[in-house]
Amino acid sequence: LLLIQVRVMAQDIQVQPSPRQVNVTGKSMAIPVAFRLVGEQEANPHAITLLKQSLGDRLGTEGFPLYVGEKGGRGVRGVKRLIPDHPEGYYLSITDKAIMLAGNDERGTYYAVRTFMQLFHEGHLPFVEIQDYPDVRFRGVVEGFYGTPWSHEARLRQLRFYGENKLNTYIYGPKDDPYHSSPNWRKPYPVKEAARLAELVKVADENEVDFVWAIHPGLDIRWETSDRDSLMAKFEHMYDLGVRSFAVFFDDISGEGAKADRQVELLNYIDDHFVQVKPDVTPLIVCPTEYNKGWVRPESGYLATIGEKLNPSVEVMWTGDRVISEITKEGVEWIREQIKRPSYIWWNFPVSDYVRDHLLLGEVYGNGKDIAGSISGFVANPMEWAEASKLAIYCVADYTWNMQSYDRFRSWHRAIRAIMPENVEAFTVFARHNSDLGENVHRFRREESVEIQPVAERFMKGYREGHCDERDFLALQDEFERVAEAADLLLIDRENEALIEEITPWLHQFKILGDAGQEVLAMLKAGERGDRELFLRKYNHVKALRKRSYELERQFNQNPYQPGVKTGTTVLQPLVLDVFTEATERFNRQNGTDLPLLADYSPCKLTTNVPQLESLPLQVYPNRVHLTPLLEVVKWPVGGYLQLEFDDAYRIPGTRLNFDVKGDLSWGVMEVSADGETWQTVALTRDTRGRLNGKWEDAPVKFVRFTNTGEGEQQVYLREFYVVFSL
Ligand SMILES: CNC(=O)C[C@@H]1[C@H](O)[C@H](O)[C@@H](CO)N1CCCc1ccc(F)cc1
Repeated sequence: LLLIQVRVMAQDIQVQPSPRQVNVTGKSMAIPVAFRLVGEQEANPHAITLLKQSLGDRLGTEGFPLYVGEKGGRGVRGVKRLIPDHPEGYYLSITDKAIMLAGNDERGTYYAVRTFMQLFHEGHLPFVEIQDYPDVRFRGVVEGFYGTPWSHEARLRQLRFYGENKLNTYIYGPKDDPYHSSPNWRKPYPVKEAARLAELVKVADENEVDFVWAIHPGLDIRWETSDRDSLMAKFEHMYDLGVRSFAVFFDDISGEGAKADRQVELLNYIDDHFVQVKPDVTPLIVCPTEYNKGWVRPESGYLATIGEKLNPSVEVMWTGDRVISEITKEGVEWIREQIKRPSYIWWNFPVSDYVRDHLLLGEVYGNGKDIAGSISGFVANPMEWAEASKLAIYCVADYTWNMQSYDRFRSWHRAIRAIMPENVEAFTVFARHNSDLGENVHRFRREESVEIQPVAERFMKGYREGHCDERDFLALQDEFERVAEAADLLLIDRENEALIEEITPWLHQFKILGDAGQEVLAMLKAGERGDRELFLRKYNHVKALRKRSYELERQFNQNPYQPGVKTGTTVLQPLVLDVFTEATERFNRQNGTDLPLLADYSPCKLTTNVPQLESLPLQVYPNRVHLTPLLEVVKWPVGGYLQLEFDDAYRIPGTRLNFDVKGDLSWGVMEVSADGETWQTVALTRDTRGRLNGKWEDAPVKFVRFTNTGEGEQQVYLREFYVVFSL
């Protein structure tokens, strides 16, 4: 056995997540050509399988001794007191005499093997002793978002990713799965879906991940034994599919289903008659209706009821001080008091179902490093883009395993290397500028474009004051070049096709941004040099890029909430617009021209002969245009019309108006036209709230108008008027 004395330092030990205690002797050895495996019969079979996969035919009955097993097993008898006495803890040692992979429990052995697999470096094994265990008991992901649930293939890839990164929990709870929530939570899964779930459970087991199946009955549950029996029957059905971990979600509901004492009665029943009687079911998890501090109504006594009456063995989830929030020590200690147990954190990041046009690829930061003592679990609610969510999930794995050593940048950078090993630089540039959410209902924001932001700010300030700092100019130009390069490199990347498929719309948008940034800087330079011809060329190119960006927004990622494709919204996009506006205004002043600014571009224009509507601003989204509501009464004369003219011909899948008038609107008519000459009437139907809805799905049109064709002037309130348009 050739002992190569290659010096190995502690930091060379690249193990993910970072282990708690690592001792290196500085020496190493060549990887033995053969290993003699001791303990195969008793050790966790999933750990053995993994070992065989990684050592392949080196594993046999002859060769370098490799002991593997749980505390108490024959193979690891000698190191019993070295194994950390914590769930999932393990002891690993590599010496010139033997290799020891000893778990405090079955999962610990599995994790010892996972760590061992990461120690193979360029053909040699470091002599090392590791004692390791996780800070947080339950670590992983809750697929709990609104929107398109992950695909079966995406879930399989996720489970393997969790196995690699020592995450042990996947909670299945997609809000839009009708068998998880209403109306079919009472029904068993159809055969095909059931078979898929059974496969997920199997792959989860192989990766030492608890597959938790969650039910969301609160929207229509009746507090009678029939519904209780339905729920128990559904859990039995899932148990038969192999599920051994269960959750009940009571979030985002109101009315009957939200009553704490009823919920507690049901949960205790499930705990007493299902979880505690079956030999191999993990603790029940509940997501409470009051699941964040912002929604707690002390007078309701909801949390007090949970704290006092819910069986102590039931885990209670919590999203923090608000729906979307950073998890602080103060916050988890507060909730621990209320529910009389550690909380099981449901972290609403990188979920983006309230900012669906954004990707959240930034660092995981803001959560306390001192919260482990007050929580029992920490699961992240991800984006509907499974592969793209892996960036944040990888960092959560790091953070929850070993909080004290967690480093937000190092972890994020290693996540990128793990997910896109052949395009680390390009994906770093892309992720750097796709991390903030923009304005949103939860007012939750993330850092974005951190490195270039001060350069952009300083440059723009200087430019406005009349000087253009050359160094900053070049730095900005370089960044926009990197943006364009990154987009093209990633668009042709084949190492993770599922990821590229998810982010392709954003990559196209990113390319346009990179080009527009370079061109708008060139335009600025042309303006400074008084080169009119070049200025106009660049001006037209930027306008064209802007239009392409709009068209991209209308073509991809269409959804009823935040359709479209946003990228670089916090620093780079505003910079392009600011430079364009300033340079164009300067050009217009110097040349007496009136070149329109970018902001003027809009796919929709309003014309009207109703005086009060003349200057009404339009809220234009990628595929929806809203009239700004008016609070005062609008006097709508006979023949008065309001017309929207689009820049292209579109179908109108939906239009809605609400004038808040009691009677019917027989005096008004809605019409569409392709050419502004011939018009067709759109039938409007009144809904339960008195709103008039219509749609036009025949030949695409460019005009939509509403006219008072009645006998007299009408008085209305313009509560709501919008038109959804799509190519
Ligand atoms: C722990 N459970 C949740 O977090 C429930 C939901 C979903 O999981 C969703 O993914 C997440 C973030 O958008 N939560 C938002 C809640 C929205 C909401 C906002 C205002 C409301 F009035 C109602 C619901």
